[in-house]
Amino acid sequence: MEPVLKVQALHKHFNVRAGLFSSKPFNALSDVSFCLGKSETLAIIGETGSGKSTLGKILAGAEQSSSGQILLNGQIIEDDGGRTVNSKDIRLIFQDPMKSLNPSNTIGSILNEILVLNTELDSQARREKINQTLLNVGLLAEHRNYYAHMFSGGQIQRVALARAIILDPKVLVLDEALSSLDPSVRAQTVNLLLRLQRETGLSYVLITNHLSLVKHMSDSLLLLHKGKVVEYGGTNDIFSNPQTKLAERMLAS
Ligand SMILES: Nc1ncnc2c1ncn2[C@@H]1O[C@H](COP(=O)(O)OP(=O)(O)OP(=O)(O)O)[C@@H](O)[C@H]1O
Repeated sequence: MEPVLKVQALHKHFNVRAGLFSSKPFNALSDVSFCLGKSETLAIIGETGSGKSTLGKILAGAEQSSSGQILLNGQIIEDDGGRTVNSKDIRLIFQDPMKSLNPSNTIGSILNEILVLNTELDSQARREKINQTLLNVGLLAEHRNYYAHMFSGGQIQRVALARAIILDPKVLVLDEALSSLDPSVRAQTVNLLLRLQRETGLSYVLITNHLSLVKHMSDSLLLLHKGKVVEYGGTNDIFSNPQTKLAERMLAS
């Protein structure tokens, strides 16, 4: 079956300052390739600075690659350093969603604006879509009238999830999105994500070094080191038979 997401030979370099008047390229990602199927989860792990967030941002279109391709359901959406299709089908959720929610707007108006900008739905249909999305993430329709500061940490992550799924994307990139939650709230959020995946066929790219989450949620695992893929395969296979010393060390920690 065609993968939902296919990444081929992705490269990213940043120009970093090398002297007073000169810069040199720094390779943040080199030759990164992987596939992700419908309803599957790929975990991306790696030491700090290995390129995980850069990869997540490129997938979601928040950063451009330098070369390589990204295909979504067989269609090229990023080619050789440029986004060819402005797809809403890959959405990104960060660790601290509060930062990206406008504090002076209610959650309802934030969600409504996304629908106004991206769909043809009339106001009644938008209202229903917002209510349904809030219910899908375990919130109440009344929460549409709340401001971001009125939610708890776990609830605000659900708001971020509602915002990410309201346009029915195919892939969610979760960049350390569960890391700051306390264990019981994290467990509830994981169950919510797994339920959504079962019900909607969503695929997840889970960026985390939280090994119990990796084991519990992911089907496949990709280990980045200095921007390069050093292990890629089934999660259980890599945990039981790591091929590199780095994977051995990281997965034992
Ligand atoms: N805009 C930028 N300009 C220059 N270098 C950058 C930029 N963004 C990231 N980098 C560099 O690219 C490398 C990869 O960064 P990235 O944030 O993707 O790593 P990471 O694996 O997500 O790290 P962490 O786990 O600490 O979040 C780092 O060396 C970082 O300093």
